[in-house]
Amino acid sequence: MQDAASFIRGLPKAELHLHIEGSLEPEMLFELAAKHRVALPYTSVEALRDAYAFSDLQSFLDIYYAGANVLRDEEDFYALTRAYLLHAHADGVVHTEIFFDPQTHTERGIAFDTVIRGIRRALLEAQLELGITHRLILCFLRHLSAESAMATLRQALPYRDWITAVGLDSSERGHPPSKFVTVFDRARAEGLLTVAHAGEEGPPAYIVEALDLLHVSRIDHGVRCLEDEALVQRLVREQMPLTVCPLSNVMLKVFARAEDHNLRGLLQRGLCVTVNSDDPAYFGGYVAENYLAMQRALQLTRAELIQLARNSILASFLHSSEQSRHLAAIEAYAASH
Ligand SMILES: Nc1ncnc2[nH]cnc12
Ligand SMILES: [Zn+2]
Repeated sequence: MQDAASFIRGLPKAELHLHIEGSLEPEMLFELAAKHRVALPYTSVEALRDAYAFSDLQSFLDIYYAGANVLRDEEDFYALTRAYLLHAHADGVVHTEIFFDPQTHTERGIAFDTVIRGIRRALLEAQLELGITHRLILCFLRHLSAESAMATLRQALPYRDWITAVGLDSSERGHPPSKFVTVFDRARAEGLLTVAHAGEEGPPAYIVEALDLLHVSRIDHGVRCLEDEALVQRLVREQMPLTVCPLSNVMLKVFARAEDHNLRGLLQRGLCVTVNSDDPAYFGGYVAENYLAMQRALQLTRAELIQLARNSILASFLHSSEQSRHLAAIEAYAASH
């Protein structure tokens, strides 16, 4: 195989699990803190990066929400999204489906309109300049109440046409999908698709709830599904996509080392697995680095890398004609490299 890193970067792919707030690099965090005169408990970019040593999901979320506090005006959300899109483009991403967490911002007085306008401006610009297409997914914070999620959905409805799906993220344990049935029902009634983080730290039963109660089109993470054989068979039968985030799983101690990740096991069971970056500024790499980390740790073959890219297109919310075009590009790339 050609050098794995350049093969992976050139492989056309979609990214389906990316929290835009998780792409806030320490350099931009410091810049925005200075712009808005926000005091930081770190003296330098290096000291901040050194704090990115997590013991579990919650220890990460505490730092992630604190970091998002520097995002204040539309220009900040635009700059954040634009920087992510430039990284994604360099990594061979042709289509991206981005999560945003409005409650992280509205809870501290930032208008929903400010957040979504900044993100959308960068997305539209990247479509024109870089040819990257997008979908936007509004995530509810599951540690907050179901009423707060419903209020957020109401705030989003005037922007209905800019949003493709709703999702569920933040602290998983103790906040099962069943807590959000009413708001997800309402979102589906509005024509929105649904996804949910499940089986990252939480048990396989949360994956089952996400399927049965929230009627999701994809499971975000889902790596704990292997603990429930009947669930695996169902996920295979339904070809329910899993948006797996390998570097995130290692950084948050879901797996002790990259070598222990179950990605190959998931693929070998015939699951529709995709590889994504989750929160690249915090976990040490954008999407190509996630592919590369798994290729190195598990000796993924060229055929497996190509399958992951194909899955990313098939699992996307793109129309089938656009999927076919990208799948053909992947086959052409595979044939010529
Ligand atoms: N990996 C993750 N799990 C749950 N919520 C998140 N929010 C940002 N990243 C997350
Ligand atoms: Zn996530």
